[in-house]
Amino acid sequence: MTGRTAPSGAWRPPLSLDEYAERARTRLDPAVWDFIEGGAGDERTLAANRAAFDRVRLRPRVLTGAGEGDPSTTVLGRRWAAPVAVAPMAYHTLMHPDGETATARAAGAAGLPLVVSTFAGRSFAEIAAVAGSPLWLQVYCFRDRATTRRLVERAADAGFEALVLTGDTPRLGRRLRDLRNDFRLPPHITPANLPADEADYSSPSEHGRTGLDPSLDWSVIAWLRSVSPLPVLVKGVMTAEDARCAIAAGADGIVVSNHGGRQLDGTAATLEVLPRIAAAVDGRCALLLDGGVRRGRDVLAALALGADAVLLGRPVLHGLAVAGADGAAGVLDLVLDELSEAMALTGTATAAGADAALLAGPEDTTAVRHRRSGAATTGPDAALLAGPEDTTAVRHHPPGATTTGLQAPPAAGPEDTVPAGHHAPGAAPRDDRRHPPESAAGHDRPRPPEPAAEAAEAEATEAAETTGLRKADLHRSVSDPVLDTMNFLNEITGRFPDVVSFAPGRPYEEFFDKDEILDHVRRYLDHLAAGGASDEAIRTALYQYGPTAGQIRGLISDSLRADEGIDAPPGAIVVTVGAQEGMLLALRALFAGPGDVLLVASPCYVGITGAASLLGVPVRPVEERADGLDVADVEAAVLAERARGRRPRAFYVVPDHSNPSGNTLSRRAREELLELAARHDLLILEDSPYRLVSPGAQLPTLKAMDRTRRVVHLGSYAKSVFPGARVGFVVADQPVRDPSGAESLLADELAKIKSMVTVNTPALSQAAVAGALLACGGRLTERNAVPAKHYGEALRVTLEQLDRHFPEDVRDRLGIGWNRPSGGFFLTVRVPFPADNAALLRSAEDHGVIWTPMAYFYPGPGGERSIRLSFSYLSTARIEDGIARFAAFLRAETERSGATGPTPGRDA
Ligand SMILES: Cc1cc2nc3c(=O)[nH]c(=O)nc-3n(C[C@H](O)[C@H](O)[C@H](O)COP(=O)(O)O)c2cc1C
Repeated sequence: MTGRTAPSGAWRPPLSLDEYAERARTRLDPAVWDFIEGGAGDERTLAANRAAFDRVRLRPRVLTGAGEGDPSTTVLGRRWAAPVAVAPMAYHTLMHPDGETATARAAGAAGLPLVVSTFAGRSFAEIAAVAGSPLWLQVYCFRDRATTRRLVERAADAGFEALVLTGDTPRLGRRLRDLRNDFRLPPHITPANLPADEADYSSPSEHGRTGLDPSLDWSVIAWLRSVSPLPVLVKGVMTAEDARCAIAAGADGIVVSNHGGRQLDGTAATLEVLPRIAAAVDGRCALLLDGGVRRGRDVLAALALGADAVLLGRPVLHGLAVAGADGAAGVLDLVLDELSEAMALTGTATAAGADAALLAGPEDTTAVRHRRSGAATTGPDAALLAGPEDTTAVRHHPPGATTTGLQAPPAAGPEDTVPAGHHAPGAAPRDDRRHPPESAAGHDRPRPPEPAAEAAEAEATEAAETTGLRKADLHRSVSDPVLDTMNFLNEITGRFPDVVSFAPGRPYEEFFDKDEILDHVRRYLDHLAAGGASDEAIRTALYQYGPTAGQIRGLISDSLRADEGIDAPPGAIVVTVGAQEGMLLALRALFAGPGDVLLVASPCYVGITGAASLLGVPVRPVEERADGLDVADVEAAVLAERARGRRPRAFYVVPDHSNPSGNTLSRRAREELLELAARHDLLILEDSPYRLVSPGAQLPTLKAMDRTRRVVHLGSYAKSVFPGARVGFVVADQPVRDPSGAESLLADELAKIKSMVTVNTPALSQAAVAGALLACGGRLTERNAVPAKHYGEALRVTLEQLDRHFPEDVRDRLGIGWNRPSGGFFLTVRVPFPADNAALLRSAEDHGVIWTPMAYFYPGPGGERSIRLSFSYLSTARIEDGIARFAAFLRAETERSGATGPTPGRDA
């Protein structure tokens, strides 16, 4: 969970969700407040939802040895950080201009899914571009099915993972507050994923009346399956009968919901009907609940009564209204903290372990406790809930104990390999063993179509031939938004090949000579021969598997001493496939337990956050300030993580000309950082690939200043020799002691891991790099004097052109600014509008220039109004042309967004 960064400025997060609500109320237009807050009719159901949670009494348990508790859970085959997701709610843009993109960032930072409403104010692509956790689409089915189909397809294209069909809204409930206020949406608030000119959306109730299909029946699930391969959940189920119908119709999940009291007033609270529905579902599909969840302990109560997870509604909107993405993140963090607290104090070790034994009942005040399980018979609400169904045994389904994933029935058969989307319209649900024929009996709604055995068999045969994999079943790192955002950038580059691109962080190609590689390899072979190696030994060195830790460590060690003042013996070095492998090895070795957390300077190079994501290492960003990193912020993050019971294990930083910001740590800050590392038993992962290709004298590396072996230095020859070699290295001279007292170096341990990753770095690549090192006597600074001058010149021209197009008074008026790095490949431009994918597309289409949204580099929220410009790959003539185009784009976009003047907040 990475969204816990305290926002800059004096903003103090509220201590409860009710406080968030109160702050939101004072910020919002009263009619907008009424729109989100209100319910239907007399708002009795609205009140009942909360009251039901208020009546729950939990049973504290002592000395259970349960520890902190692990709230994570699996729903539809995906791991969630906790059994909480964000409920679908229309128009987050009413709360904050960033709308659903802010919510997606917050949800991603917390590791929780977001259900995006049909009436989202931001496009699916924009939301997906920033999301860090699963996205689901809430579907309203329109009279015009083509519109609904397009909506679903667009969401699937954007990588959404499930559909949540809202079934309780054949029309909108009578919301008296909106009627009194004659509530209309402001003109700029529109549904970004629906056709703009085909309907008037300004009155939600009016549009609901004319647009929504009032005559849906259960066959709509088969229809959804026919247009999309995504799993389908049904939202709005409030009775056991409807739960059975949903299962019979093939639903993969059910959301017990009364729409937050906004539809039929006078229905029961969702928590009240949950046990009966849980008994009817009996683990056959995922079971979620929303309505009135306002505290972490409410989540636990819902789990105890049979839910697998809950959706959180209005509080997320409150957070957005209070502080955008930070506010929404604050709300989610608060709920998760409260949930952890409730788990710890009730002795609940895992979310799956939450069951009815958590609930205090009459037996807690009398001498005898008759039943330990059976939610409807132990909770205080049991009497309230008594109905005909209670005369049959109500079997409590402990969440997670059976199948919450849709593809994990106990006995898998061939039909289970059929991707959900392969159903023909009206065909049978995938697994009819989950839908016994009697389960749909006794209700007066249209029955779902009967299973068509032959069709299912034919599909199973087809599936056996072409087995598809579901992304939802793969590790979550493959859905990391970083990968998708980079794809977006590549896609744009492909679509607009003639643009001037300030996007790639690549070296300038004019410095590469294709024949030089051969000279390098030859030189290395000669070097081996001169050192006494026989022809056979040289042949083996080049053609065979090589030593895992690398065969050019001696040369690297000499070069580091000559060039960088780093005194590392060859044995403390591991040669890696790029610095990227170094990161992976270092993280794998150092991060041993779930409480270990990696701090990163943020914005942050995506290679490290990507590696952390692969390995499941939690990341805590430490925000850089406008002028770079403040070591006091690192210390604050260390202390905050400690206070949460986590161990800050290492801090990743690019101290010189950072990618992406371009900032450099001062000598003083380097000293402070090393002192801090010693004080807090923290390791520093130093990554500094740009210093040897930057003009002028460089500050010493952290490793060169490291007297207490706190620094693990990640080296790369990508910029100083050439990236195609993919050669990097790690200096890891930390002693490691085993229980017998034997000592090794961290480098030895990294080499062990490497033996299971890449075995050894290709000998040919090592030879090419070694030859380059030999050619310059290990002094890469000398070898790179010309490139460093070029990059310095490219930086100077970029800054000069920015200054020319935006003299100081103009940039102040427009609210545009940039930093002035002393080297490296990048600089940061601050802009007064959202620099997102949509803006990037306009920049490419209308102005022929592309760049990288800085938000890509923020592990949590942030960077929405910043751009990374990379100047390394371009000639100075292209830079001049490109900055002219970029300036035209900045002016047009500033005008378009109506923004002038400095933007408040973290990017200002
Ligand atoms: C302002 C607002 C807009 C909503 N929009 C939708 C929607 O578009 N689709 C939907 O299925 N539910 C919608 N809901 C209902 C929520 O998904 C959810 O059922 C409800 O808010 C949960 O109750 P809670 O707010 O008490 O947590 C909306 C709720 C609110 C407050």
